[in-house]
Amino acid sequence: MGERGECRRRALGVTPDLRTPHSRRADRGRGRGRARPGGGTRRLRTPEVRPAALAQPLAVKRSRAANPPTSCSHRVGKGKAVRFGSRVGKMAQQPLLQLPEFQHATTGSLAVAQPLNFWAGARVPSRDAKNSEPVYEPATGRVLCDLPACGAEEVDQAVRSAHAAYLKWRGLSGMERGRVLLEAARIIRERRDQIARIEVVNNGKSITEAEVDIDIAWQTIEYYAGIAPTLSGQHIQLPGGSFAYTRREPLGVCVGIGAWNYPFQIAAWKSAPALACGNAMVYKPSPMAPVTIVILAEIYKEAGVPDGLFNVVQGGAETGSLLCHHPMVAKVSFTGSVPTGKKVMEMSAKGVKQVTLELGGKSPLIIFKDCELENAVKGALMANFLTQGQVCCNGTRVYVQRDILPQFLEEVVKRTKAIPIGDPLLEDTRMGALISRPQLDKVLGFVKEAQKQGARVLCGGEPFVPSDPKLKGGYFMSPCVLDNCRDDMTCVKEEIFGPVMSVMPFDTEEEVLQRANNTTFGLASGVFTRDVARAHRVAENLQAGTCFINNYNTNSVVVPFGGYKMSGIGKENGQAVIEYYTQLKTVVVEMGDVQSLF
Ligand SMILES: NC(=O)C1=CN([C@@H]2O[C@H](COP(=O)(O)OP(=O)(O)OC[C@H]3O[C@@H](n4cnc5c(N)ncnc54)[C@H](O)[C@@H]3O)[C@@H](O)[C@H]2O)C=CC1
Repeated sequence: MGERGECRRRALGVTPDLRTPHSRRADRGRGRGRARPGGGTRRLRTPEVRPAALAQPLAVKRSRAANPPTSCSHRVGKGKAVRFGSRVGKMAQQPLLQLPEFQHATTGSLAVAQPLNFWAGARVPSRDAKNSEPVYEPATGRVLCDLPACGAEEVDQAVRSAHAAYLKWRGLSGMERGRVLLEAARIIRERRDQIARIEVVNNGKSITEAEVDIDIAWQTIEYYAGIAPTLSGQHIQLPGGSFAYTRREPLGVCVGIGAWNYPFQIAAWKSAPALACGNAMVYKPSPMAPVTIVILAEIYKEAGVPDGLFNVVQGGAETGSLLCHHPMVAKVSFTGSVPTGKKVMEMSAKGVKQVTLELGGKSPLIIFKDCELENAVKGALMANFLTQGQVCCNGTRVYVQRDILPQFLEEVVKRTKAIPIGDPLLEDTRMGALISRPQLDKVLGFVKEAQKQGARVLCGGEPFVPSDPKLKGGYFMSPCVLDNCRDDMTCVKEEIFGPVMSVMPFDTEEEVLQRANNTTFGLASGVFTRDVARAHRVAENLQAGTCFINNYNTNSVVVPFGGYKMSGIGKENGQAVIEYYTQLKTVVVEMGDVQSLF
């Protein structure tokens, strides 16, 4: 892997320091069950007191069809519907990754015929194929499958199966839960290449990035497997020898609702801490990227979670809303746009459910003239062009101190023009396709609007048609750098969610801080400078949940991530997330006699 690939890998969290001795051991096939996750003091239950479903958590269990599949339809080409019934019925419960079409997924070849819902430990075909939407392959524009949405009855079944599993799972020690999660992490690591290929076909991002996403997914699960045995409360002394203690308890059935830009990774970010804390989860992916989540469900099952502990319901707004309203759901963790996040919060409030909201952003990246310019340029590219610019925490408002603006622009434009765009499954590709035709049109519309408002396009911002004929219908565009931008322009104020960098000059620290904070968003921020005091002063004064100093998008599973202001509520990753998937019970113990006032 070249310097840029290595840089991207580091920036995305797969750094040598993250590949701890434990994970390196595991890579050599010796990691299984060997981790000594930090300092748990609970005693292991003896096998005979374990719930039956978990008697052999590490064994590969044979799938059972809880609901024998009936039939549904899918398309193999634009508009061509094909019925399938008994053949798929037989295949339906074979893990997806074992099916030949999934083993050899290439651009333009995959047709998804299998049910993508999963609850009670099995894939479940949809009842109502009428209410379905096409799912596209972004690199070709082909229809991958038709996705029926789950209705009220299906959502109810999934939630009830989650609740039944939760009652078993919460009784396990953290050590036991951690052991099952470690096995899930091992399986993902083993099948990483295949999962990444399917992610690329469904999402359009480059294989290099998708591989990192899957690595981050198993690292997340491994990390929370280690944290599970450390969950503990506090002992508080009271007068007269009395005392109180606190217990950190799970919430129950948690709902995860995900966006389409990091389908597998977002599901891991939500499910790993939820399950580690003793909860069950019903997960609804975005209907635009529904395929790989069911693979995660199959892997959890294979690792030994009780049937129903991790479930997948497919669908869009209506299915999501059914989940938010379901009375047996204790918490909703949502990743998506601000407008939908507000609705999720409103719906959850009716049942006084906890929410975590990971929403959009329009993050500032501030580059001072005393920076290491080469690093600042690389940082700006990493801040803008990962996943075709469809990243919530991207630093899309790039403020460059006036003195170095010309050199910065020259270098950033040169490198942006050199980004290889094309078939996302090719190793050399660094920019794949945007998620959908409407998203591509929306992003191109932002560029046009920016030009109308006075911005200058220094490069890109055009539809891109790769030479490979099979990619002609794909949703590609050339990455764009905009100069001459002002804070009041639409491209600077609104989240574009595409490969468009807006660059603006600034003069003083005070001025740039005021401008950087002048937004309703507050997800992330970045600063490049060699002045250590300035770096920390700027970090302190930026109103954002994360500030990167002298790099950008170096998110890691061990570091909390979440937004300020309208970019969200709560955190994902790191130890902080434990607060969001548990509740604290206080137990007060009287050691003397009751002193009654009555
Ligand atoms: N802060 C973060 O961690 C991240 C934030 N995002 C944000 O997500 C957005 C892009 O993702 P999209 O999928 O287009 O967002 P979206 O808000 O349209 O959809 C997100 C999810 O919510 C579901 N949904 C839609 N309406 C719903 C409703 N009424 N009730 C319940 N669920 C509903 C969708 O089906 C999807 O699964 C961007 O704004 C981006 O910034 C994306 C990734 C990470």
